[in-house]
Amino acid sequence: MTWPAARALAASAACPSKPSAVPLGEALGCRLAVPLRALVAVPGADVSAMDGYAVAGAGPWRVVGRVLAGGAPYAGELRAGEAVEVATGAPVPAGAEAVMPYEHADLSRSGVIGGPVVPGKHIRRRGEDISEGAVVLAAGTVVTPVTLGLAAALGHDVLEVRPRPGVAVLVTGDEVVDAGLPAPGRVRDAIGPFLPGLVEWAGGRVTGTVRLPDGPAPLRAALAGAPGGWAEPGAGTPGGWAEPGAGTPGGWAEPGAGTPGGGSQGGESPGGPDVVVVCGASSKGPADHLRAVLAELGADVLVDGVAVRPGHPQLLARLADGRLVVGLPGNPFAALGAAMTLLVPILRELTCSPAPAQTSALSGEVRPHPCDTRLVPVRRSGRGAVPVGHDRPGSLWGAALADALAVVPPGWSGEQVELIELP
Ligand SMILES: Nc1nc2c(c(=O)[nH]1)N[C@H]1C(S)=C(S)[C@@H](COP(=O)(O)OP(=O)(O)OC[C@H]3O[C@@H](n4cnc5c(N)ncnc54)[C@H](O)[C@@H]3O)O[C@H]1N2
Ligand code: MOO
Repeated sequence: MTWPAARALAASAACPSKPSAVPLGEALGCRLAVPLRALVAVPGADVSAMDGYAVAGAGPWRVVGRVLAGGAPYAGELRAGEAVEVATGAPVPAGAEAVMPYEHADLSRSGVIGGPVVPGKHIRRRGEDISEGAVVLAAGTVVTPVTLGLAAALGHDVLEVRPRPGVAVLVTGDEVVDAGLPAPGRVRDAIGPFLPGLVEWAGGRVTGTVRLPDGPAPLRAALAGAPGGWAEPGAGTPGGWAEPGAGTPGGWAEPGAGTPGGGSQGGESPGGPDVVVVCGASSKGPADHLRAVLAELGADVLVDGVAVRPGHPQLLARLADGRLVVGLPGNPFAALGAAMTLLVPILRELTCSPAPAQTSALSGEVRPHPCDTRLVPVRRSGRGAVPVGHDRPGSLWGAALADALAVVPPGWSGEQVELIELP
């Protein structure tokens, strides 16, 4: 399959998740499913912007009362020549024409003040910042910490959001270790560490990362597991394969220590992961069982290899229960390219947040492939996107230096290329 076709197919394989109402505290990182409206005006009443005196008419003014924020408002209407002491945020009495800050007030004799006032000054009128019913953020906006504050100010207790898709990660390979200096013949897992941030950036959440030994049985068990957790092969004990780090070095831990399916929290898809990412086991070696296991499970294989360098053994399938399986090649840069091709478009589609298309001139040497698309790590600059090098499939060095991947079509010659933004 061509690279553009694979990317488009990945997006079309996902259906946007259903909106759900979640408490504010759980909406962070989700996308708004509907526009955010002001349920109340801000400010909600005519209030003072300063600690001082609300006055009516010309001075001097007789001080006839005091209103603190949160206290009872002044009962009557302020008449010319009267003043009420007000705190910042407290409602000003009806009839007040301005607020004079304490530091401008001249308290000449007991209970009477003088001083300069500018009509309307230091009174925040009801709805002056935001009128009731106003749309302040569009549907699709990412809920940031500031969004939560704004939503609260506007009277919201829950937000209608697209739940963040859950992604379970399975890292395969007997040679892969999670910590320390890899011994000869071992490699540090370089894919598991980048996936949570990448997934988060694309609108999802990694519900668990699990190390699997090579062999069809653990992979089969992990993929066949109930959406909320994985079954131990044979033993039937609920639980799961352990989180990286929980097990014996270089090996895999006993079931029970981890639950990669995770429980769903607010703002996340209920009922377990929507997507399972398998790292490694995608190729044709004796330890590469992904395709055979998917066939045994009756999965519908949607993408079986892509004409792209690096990352050609990547794979996309749908399990019988609807979960999508993304197979990333074991070489880490190939895995990143494949994740940008298949996983990111799926997550963006699930959260209704398509990436804006970008093109750029390419400034520097690239060797287009005769038949395959190339993904080339680049840095943007004033003279176009500059390839940063260090882009062998087994190394993330170039991608770590880059801010985008340039998409170089087969046989390309020209100037402009598409850029895929990296997190
Ligand atoms: N006969 C063929 N052999 C290979 C082909 C092919 O088409 N025909 N494709 C090559 C390409 S390209 C890639 S990429 C790899 C993909 O292999 P797998 O997905 O099966 O992955 P492994 O064989 O397990 O590992 C490949 C390589 O990557 C290292 N690795 C694995 N997992 C990790 C990890 N989490 N972090 C860091 N490095 C990892 C592993 O040690 C191997 O060196 O297949 C080629 N072979
Ligand atoms: O996926 Mo491989 O090069 O394409 O490393």
